[in-house]
Formats: sequence, structure tokens, C-alpha cells
Amino acid sequence: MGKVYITDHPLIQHKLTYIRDEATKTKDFRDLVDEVATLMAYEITRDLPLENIQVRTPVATADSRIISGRMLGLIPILRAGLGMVDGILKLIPAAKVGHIGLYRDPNTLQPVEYYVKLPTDVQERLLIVIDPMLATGGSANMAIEALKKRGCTQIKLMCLIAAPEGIQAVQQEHPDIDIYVAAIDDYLNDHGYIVPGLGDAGDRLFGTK
Ligand SMILES: O=P(O)(O)OC[C@H]1O[C@H](OP(=O)(O)OP(=O)(O)O)[C@H](O)[C@@H]1O
Ligand SMILES: O=c1cc[nH]c(=O)[nH]1
Ligand SMILES: [Mg+2]
Repeated sequence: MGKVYITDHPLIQHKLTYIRDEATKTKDFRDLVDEVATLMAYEITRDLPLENIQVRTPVATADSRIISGRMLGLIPILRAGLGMVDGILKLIPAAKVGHIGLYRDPNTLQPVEYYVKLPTDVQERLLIVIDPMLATGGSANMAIEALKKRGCTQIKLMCLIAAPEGIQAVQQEHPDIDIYVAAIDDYLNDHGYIVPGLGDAGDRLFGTK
């Protein structure tokens, strides 16, 4: 079974409070999501392998370490996942970015795929699927499935807020996937929104409501 990591660093929790606050306006919301994504990237890359190298300092030769040729790929689920991409790229600028466009049908709550564009070498990369919200888990499951269908085997999932239902759905369908979240909330309401959550992440990021 994949593990669930709650990134409960005080800075992340502090910023998440203002992300949730309905009084937080679009610009601040976007900046905060960007900052939390950077902080979560620090946690999600914790197990990257290192290799020893020597580097010449102005004084002497230092036995030192660098990340061992691990190629990463960021896979934001459109739209809301886009809000976390730049924050992660600040720490991992060499990562390539693939996009999976999904929207959730408001009546059935089922995800509908409308766009997929991935790096050509996506199968060789360690992939981080990014979406602020893991609600029913339908969108994350469809995105992970789209990657597996194309031969990808190393996949992690990063979300800001998850519902218990979403975590369970991903664990059931993709038991090999580790999930990183800043918070696990209480439940889903009748409209499939996470309670207490933060509302509609895409609308709050892009000011579309
Ligand atoms: O776990 P689920 O029940 O599938 O719900 C989560 C999805 O819903 C939201 O996207 P939305 O459909 O609102 O699209 P948007 O990002 O374009 O607003 C969110 O960003 C997730 O992708
Ligand atoms: O609470 C939710 C659930 C799905 N999508 C969102 O943006 N928010
Ligand atoms: Mg939305």
C-alpha cells in the first residue's frame, strides 16, 4: 500500500490557514499556493538518491554530494494544478512539465479528460502529479491511469488538501502510489466539495468566480 505523508511543517500549516480563508483574494491566494508548493517540494524530494563527487573550493578539495541523475517530471492536473508548478520548479528547475487537462462534471462528479501533453521521455522520469484538491479521487486516479497507460512506473501524488474519501480511492486503485498532502479534511459534501476545504481551487487561483 502507498504511504500517506502529511507535510505538517509549521510554515506550511500557517500558510494553509490563509489559503483556506475566504477573505484571501486571488493574488494572495496564488502567492500562498506557490509558496506552499515550494515547501512541499522540499519534503517530496527528501528520498532522492545522492552520489558522491569532489568539488574544488577556493581552499581545497571537498568530498561532496549531488542528486544522482534522477530525472523528474511535474504533471499538473489542469487547471488548478498549474498554481503549484512554479513553486516546485524554484527548487527543481531541471524538471520537465507535462499537462493533463481534466474537469469534473458537476452533476456526475466524474472527471472528463480534455488534454494530455507529456515530455517524450516521460517513462524514464520520476513523476509528481500535482493538484491542490483530492476530493473523490476521480481526477487523480484518471491522471495516474493516463500516465501508467503510457508506460510510466514511478509516480507520486502531491495535493494541498485531501478528503479521506479521495485518499481511499487512490489507495484502492493505485496502491503503489505515495501521497503527499498538507492536510486531510473531514468529508465531502453533497456537491463533492471538501469540508472545510478551501472552496474551488481553480476559481480561487484564476479569479473565475
Ligand atoms: O478528486 P475529484 O473529485 O476528482 O476532484 C478534484 C478535482 O476537482 C478540481 O478540478 P475542477 O474539475 O474544478 O477543474 P479546474 O481545476 O479546471 O477548476 C480539482 O482541482 C481537482 O482536479
Ligand atoms: O473542494 C473541492 C473539491 C473539488 N475541487 C475543488 O476545487 N474543491
Ligand atoms: Mg475547479
